Amino acid sequence: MPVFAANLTMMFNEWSFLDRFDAAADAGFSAVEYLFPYDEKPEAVADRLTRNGLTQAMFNLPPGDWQAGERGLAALGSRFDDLTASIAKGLDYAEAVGAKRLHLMAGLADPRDPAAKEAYHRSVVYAAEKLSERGISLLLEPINPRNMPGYFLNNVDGAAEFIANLGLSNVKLQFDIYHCQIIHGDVSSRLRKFIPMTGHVQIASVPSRHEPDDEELNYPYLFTLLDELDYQGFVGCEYIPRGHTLDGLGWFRS
Ligand SMILES: O=C(O)[C@@H](O)C(=O)CO
Ligand SMILES: [Mg+2]
Repeated sequence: MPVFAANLTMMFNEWSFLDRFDAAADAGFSAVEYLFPYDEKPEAVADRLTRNGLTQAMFNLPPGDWQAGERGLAALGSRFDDLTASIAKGLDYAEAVGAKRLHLMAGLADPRDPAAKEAYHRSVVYAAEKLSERGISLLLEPINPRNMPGYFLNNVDGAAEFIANLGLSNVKLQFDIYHCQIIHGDVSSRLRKFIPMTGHVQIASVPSRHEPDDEELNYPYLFTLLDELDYQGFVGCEYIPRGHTLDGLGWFRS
């Protein structure tokens, strides 16, 4: 069975952010992930991880001004200086919490625009080098256009091709099964094809993005497939509980 990481941005919202670490550990998780830790001090996050014996599976590098609608800076050529600063900040947190994977969000830009493509390439190469100096993998995640309209990296096959062409050993695919099902379908054949370049997997039911125990996808089958494919990374539980987080953990316990 894969190692599951509770997503503390979506799950355990009944608790304050720092208390979610305790709640996840009490519920049986050995690892956690979240979008952004930047409202807390790195030492405070590290303390919760240590106290609870939790591993930090991954988190996202700062995405620009999220409240103002930004969804990453990598494809925005005019924001390269902000991007370099955001990588430095993310690396400070990664060092404090011992994270070995960081997700770089692409931003809102037309994927056919040559200037956006060039900016994205430059940003990814820059980030990959900075992260490799610390032994950290850089994750790139295709996101479906229904949840994030206008997002640059909106196609799993295209992202995989980009990573393969780049040929940098620490650049990996963040394979969010929820997004893949909405964008393309045919999830299991894509897992078979792309697992060697996958650094992180995420799950949720489709289409509701609730617990991975119902609706379009057969998760028990996909978990067995991940084992068959010898996937060694974490599986992030990036779903919005239907009710109380603890009441929705039947799939996890079984
Ligand atoms: O799937 C998602 O939405 C996340 O993994 C993310 O990083 C951006 O929201
Ligand atoms: Mg995701």
